[in-house]
Amino acid sequence: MTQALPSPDRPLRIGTRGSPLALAQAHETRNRLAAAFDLPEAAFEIVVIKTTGDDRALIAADRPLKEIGGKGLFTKEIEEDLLTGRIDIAVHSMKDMPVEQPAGLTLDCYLPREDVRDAFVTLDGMAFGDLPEGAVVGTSSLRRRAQLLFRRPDLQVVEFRGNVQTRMRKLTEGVAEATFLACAGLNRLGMDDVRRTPIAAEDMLPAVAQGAIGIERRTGDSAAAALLDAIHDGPTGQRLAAERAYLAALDGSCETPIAGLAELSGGEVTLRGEILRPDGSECLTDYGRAPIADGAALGREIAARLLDRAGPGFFDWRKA
Ligand SMILES: NCc1[nH]cc(CCC(=O)O)c1CC(=O)O
Repeated sequence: MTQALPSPDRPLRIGTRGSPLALAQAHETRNRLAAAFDLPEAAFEIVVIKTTGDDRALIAADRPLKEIGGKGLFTKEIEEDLLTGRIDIAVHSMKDMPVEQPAGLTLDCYLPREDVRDAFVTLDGMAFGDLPEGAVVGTSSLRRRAQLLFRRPDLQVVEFRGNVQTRMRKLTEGVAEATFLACAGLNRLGMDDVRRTPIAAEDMLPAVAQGAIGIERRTGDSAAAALLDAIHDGPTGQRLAAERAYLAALDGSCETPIAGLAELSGGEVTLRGEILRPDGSECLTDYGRAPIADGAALGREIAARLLDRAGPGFFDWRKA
């Protein structure tokens, strides 16, 4: 590296949201950078940024997140601070990232992906199959809601918002009997006490990019680029290239029930995609494989096939 490394006098400022999960992800990023360059913790500064999505007054309301602002809700203010130089890099859950970044920003560094699966979470460790008829399940995810109703139309799904801790509290309060959380979040938070059953990806296909952390920087910042290059995980990048191209070709917003998962094997990338009607009355799946270098094209191809089968209005809410 030709540029000076960060130091306690000139720390690298790492921007993040303030939720426990976001902070855990920022700490993981800092620790990996510190280890890669043999730097002390004091060479990094974690800068907590409040986003629209963290506005309690907005989020406390019972409106679905998609009405408040959809994708970008948790990233806009952080990206502004990156562009103005208040922070040097920004750490994100890739699952919450829009498929395109604003002009001037680059997102091409990914940490090794965590467990991609969703977990079924209850207070007493019940299995999904034992959920009684008509049970109330809490989730704010359109994808999980539709996947759930497709398999179990008898269930009642209630809006369940907030960070992992808030959702666990709602279970304790009896607002719902069960919820779904990403294994990745529980693992990163070290919440080993939460009773969970991981659901195989074939049974509940995860959200695009679930379990992946991405790190964004200013496009022209070669010092940050060199730092991030040292902690980038290539295979995660290859999987996300396929998944995010698929998502972009379908719908960049999070207003639609979409699932997708890419995996690598034997020099190839495989991609499974699934789209559902919001009420869970229909579920379309597709699958393909391609050389790893053609992952993005594979993503677009699977999206096109699904859209073709779905026809117009597939994602519209049906009038009851
Ligand atoms: N939308 C919230 C969100 N964004 C990322 C994660 C979990 C961690 C991950 O998937 O990387 C979660 C919580 C959840 O879905 O349980």
